[in-house]
Amino acid sequence: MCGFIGIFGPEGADVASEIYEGLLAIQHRGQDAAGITTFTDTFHSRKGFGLVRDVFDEQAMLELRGHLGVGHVRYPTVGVGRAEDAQPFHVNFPVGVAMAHNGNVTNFEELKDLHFRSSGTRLNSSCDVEVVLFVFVRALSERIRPGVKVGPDDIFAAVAAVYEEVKGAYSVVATLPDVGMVAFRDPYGIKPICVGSKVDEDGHVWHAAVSESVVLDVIGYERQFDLAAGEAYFVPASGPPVRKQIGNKPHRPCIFELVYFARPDSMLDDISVYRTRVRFGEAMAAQWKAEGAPIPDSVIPIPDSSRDAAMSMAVSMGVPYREGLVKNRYIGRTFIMPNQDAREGSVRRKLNAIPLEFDGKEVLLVDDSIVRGTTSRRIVRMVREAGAKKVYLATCSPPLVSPCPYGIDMATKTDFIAAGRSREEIAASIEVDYLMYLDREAMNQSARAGNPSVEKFCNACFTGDYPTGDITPEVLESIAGERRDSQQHLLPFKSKVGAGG
Ligand SMILES: O=P(O)(O)OC[C@H]1O[C@H](OP(=O)(O)OP(=O)(O)O)[C@H](O)[C@@H]1O
Ligand SMILES: NC(=O)CC[C@H](N)C(=O)O
Ligand SMILES: [Mg+2]
Repeated sequence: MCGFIGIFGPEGADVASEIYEGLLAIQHRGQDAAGITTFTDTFHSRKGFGLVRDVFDEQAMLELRGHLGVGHVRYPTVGVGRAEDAQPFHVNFPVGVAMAHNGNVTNFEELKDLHFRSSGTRLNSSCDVEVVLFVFVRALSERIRPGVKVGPDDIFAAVAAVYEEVKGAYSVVATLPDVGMVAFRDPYGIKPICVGSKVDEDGHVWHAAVSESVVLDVIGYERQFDLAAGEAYFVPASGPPVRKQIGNKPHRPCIFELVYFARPDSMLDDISVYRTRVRFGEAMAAQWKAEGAPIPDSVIPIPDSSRDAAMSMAVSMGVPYREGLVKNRYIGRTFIMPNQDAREGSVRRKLNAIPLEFDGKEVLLVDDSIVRGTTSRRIVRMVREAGAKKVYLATCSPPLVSPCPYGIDMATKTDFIAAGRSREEIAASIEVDYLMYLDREAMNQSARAGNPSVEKFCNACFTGDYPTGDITPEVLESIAGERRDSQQHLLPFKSKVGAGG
């Protein structure tokens, strides 16, 4: 679940500072690496390992000149979190293209064989966006005619070639000097992408394509719309933007964006993330009552992502809401860290209990999800040590049991605490006195209430039902094998990432 930003501004403008501000707003989507690529008469690129604030210094920002650019924050789902795998990537032939994406190419190995290993063409990294870029550029090069400007039809043909060849989930933005900017969403619309624009005091229009609408708020653009599944959007160097529906698959946006990934102040497919989480809380309260679960003294969120749901669950139950766990604001998200050692260390440093809120009390902790159980196990122990008499736990999502091949780094079944365990066994494993998972239909209803035109969400991590229809056990095994190899590769970096945000 990386995050990206593409901006196409008027000639003479510089877009890098807006991209930088925007990347800070979506740092929660990727903490491993960051990059910005702009263009004047040549490409200018800065990419590195770490947080946005670590990768770009004043000098780098001065060098990132140009009125079109792409930025990215990375949470690796393929390869490793090293600088050379960081996005964006750019090429200079047949026209310059700088590209970044969010997602995961599920036939990456096959495309590597087809386009690289067998032909002698070389990849620069182990990042899957390179094959998307290759397929796009190869299709574009077939349409280039001397003296004829590249236009929307050429761009849309190149996007169609990507849809034809590249499988998986991917939202993409690319800037092409002298040509424009293109953004496109994967055939099933699993990954989010929205576009916006602003008019400056000189009347010039600036265009942006971003992973989450919060970026548009932060950099002062108006949110226009989310791309549909299989839709491409082209901003030409001059003239109005053009939209084109290319794919015809059903729209299946990722529900885990609403549960965990996105910021609450974002809108995804016209659905407010915040309101959805509030509805999760209401549904959880209703289910808690229906199950006849014990009435706690207080409801306490496990910060950060569960706060909105915990608050509305407490209100709906008529039970006091309390903040009993304090988050160290300098430690980033735990789940998107690249290995288990880093995650364990981070939970320890990240959250601390206020004994006053636990001593002698029956508390209901709320989290958005339990994936590996790293967080809940640790927190439950902590609140017991702080004196809690009984500890209950409710989550905004059902048990996660199936690998996600689409861009969340949970590639093997063994990643999940819930795989092959009953609810009672999971409760015993994380040592809670009562455990409730929000019912899957209630979770989907809470999300759909924000936009009934979204018929269905991708629920693959809860069901193993993969909307793209091509995720065989062999595909899953190939992705899992790649992740195992990459984790081995990461070992020398362990202490560094463990200490990081
Ligand atoms: O069961 P686990 O494998 O621990 O994963 C689930 C936990 O990880 C996430 O928190 P994270 O710390 O990443 O981010 P947050 O601060 O936004 O809640 C999520 O919100 C859960 O708390
Ligand atoms: N989480 C993501 O969207 C990852 C994007 C891409 N697969 C990478 O590893 O860089
Ligand atoms: Mg959390």
